[in-house]
Amino acid sequence: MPRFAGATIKVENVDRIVCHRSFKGNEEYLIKWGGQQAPNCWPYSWHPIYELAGADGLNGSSNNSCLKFVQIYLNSLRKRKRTTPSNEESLKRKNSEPHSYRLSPFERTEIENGASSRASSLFSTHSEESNSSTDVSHETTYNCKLEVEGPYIVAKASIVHPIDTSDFPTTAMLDRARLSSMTIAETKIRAEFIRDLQHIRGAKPIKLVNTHDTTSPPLSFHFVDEYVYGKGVYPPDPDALIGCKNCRPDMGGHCGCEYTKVCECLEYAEVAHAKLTEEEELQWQVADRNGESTLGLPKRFPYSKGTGYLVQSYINSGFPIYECNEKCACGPICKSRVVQKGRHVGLEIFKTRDRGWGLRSTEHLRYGEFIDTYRGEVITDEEATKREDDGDKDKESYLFSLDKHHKDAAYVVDGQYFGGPSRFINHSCDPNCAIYAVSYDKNNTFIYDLAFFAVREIPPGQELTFDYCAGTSPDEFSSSQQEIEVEDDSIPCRCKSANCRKWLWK
Ligand SMILES: C[S@@+](CC[C@H](N)C(=O)[O-])C[C@H]1O[C@@H](n2cnc3c(N)ncnc32)[C@H](O)[C@@H]1O
Repeated sequence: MPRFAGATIKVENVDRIVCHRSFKGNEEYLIKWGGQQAPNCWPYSWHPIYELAGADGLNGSSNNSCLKFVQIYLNSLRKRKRTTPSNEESLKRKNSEPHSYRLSPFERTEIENGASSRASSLFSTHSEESNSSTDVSHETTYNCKLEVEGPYIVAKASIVHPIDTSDFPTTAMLDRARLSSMTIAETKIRAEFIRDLQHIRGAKPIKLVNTHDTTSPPLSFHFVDEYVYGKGVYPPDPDALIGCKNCRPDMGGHCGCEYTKVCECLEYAEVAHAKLTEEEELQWQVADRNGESTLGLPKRFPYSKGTGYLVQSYINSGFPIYECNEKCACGPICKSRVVQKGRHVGLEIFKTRDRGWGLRSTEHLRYGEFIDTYRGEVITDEEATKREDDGDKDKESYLFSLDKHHKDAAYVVDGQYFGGPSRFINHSCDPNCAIYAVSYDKNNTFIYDLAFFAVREIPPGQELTFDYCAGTSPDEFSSSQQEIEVEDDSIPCRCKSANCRKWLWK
């Protein structure tokens, strides 16, 4: 079976991009095909960038464009260091004197037969690109051009001779790639990321800003508004939802729930200890010890009436927030509904100097103001451990445990491949935001929202940060770098705050 029909490349057939070059005014990318190989199909072929992105970007929706492969390749090209002496050597030679390249028997035959200039040849002499100032004179480069045959693009087996591609891309190919433009690809990658970003729900747009370089956040990541439930995870059952019945929309000057002793949604909410009688305090202590209901005791509403900002007691205690839900009798204007109404602040994903991408707000945020939720795939603890073990130790971590109510076997939210803008929030040991558990179903202790709130006044443009290890007791962290037991996956913290603990993870 040919791998692709017409000029549309099927993303599932692509294994990876191995190299690129400027060719006849185009940016071309060398695809290594994956999947089952047909006998007449060559495993590598060069393609102009528009074939990979889809013509005019129309085909380039996040799910079917091959740009994510191009992005991975370009990132690896940036990272690849020319450290070996032979690499350095070949680089110097290329720039200073004609480079003599050892031809394989097949290349020699092709050149002797004059076949190298045919469009369908696998190799062409570099003179095809003679108008480029980045030429590597006399170098023979790989140029597998496939032919169109009816609706298919195929390699002619008769002219394809096996060559050793085990060391692809060769040093010469990479040296040439480094000197070739990647501007069109980078522009298309950025456009594709922004296209995906525009689908995200929220009252104000989210922008992408990069004043450091030409890279974009990974296209392997997709924006989602809701959790994506993984294998083995029980999604919340809407039929199991219970609302408050004793509250009314016109209570409390039309703010829905008013009486904390009767609102069933506040059954497990933070108790207002100052308002407890001695007897109630004892009642609470027993209930708290046994994990029993505290219905009837005075609680605290999580949000201020009018502003909707998280109140100080919740900010300080980190107590779970219980919001009303669609089954509640209080109606949509109820003051116990903030996070469920979604993001209302404008945000900017921006490139930091030394911590990858970060997030900041385009407007002033008030103390206690809701920013956004953390979204991603909800996976089992087992799956999260597997992903951690499989991953590169230096790679970013986007795992967030839903362990507010269960220390063991809690679900985990993974924001690596799916998530919202808040997955770009970096850590600081002196943060301006904090994350809180927000539940709409008081009886479901496994799945709840993770919501970011400002815990300071935050001027527009200041990077948003939170403490990745909030809740870790100070004894577990040593303030002195020497005393810390550095583990394999320890990442140095670059928050630069005066009280920096030096390491990201314990
Ligand atoms: C949830 S991601 C944050 C977004 C990330 N910067 C990106 O570009 O996608 C967490 C990762 O960001 C990096 N990071 C966040 N805060 C950092 C800090 N204070 N110092 C060093 N690296 C940090 C680490 O690589 C960490 O694993």
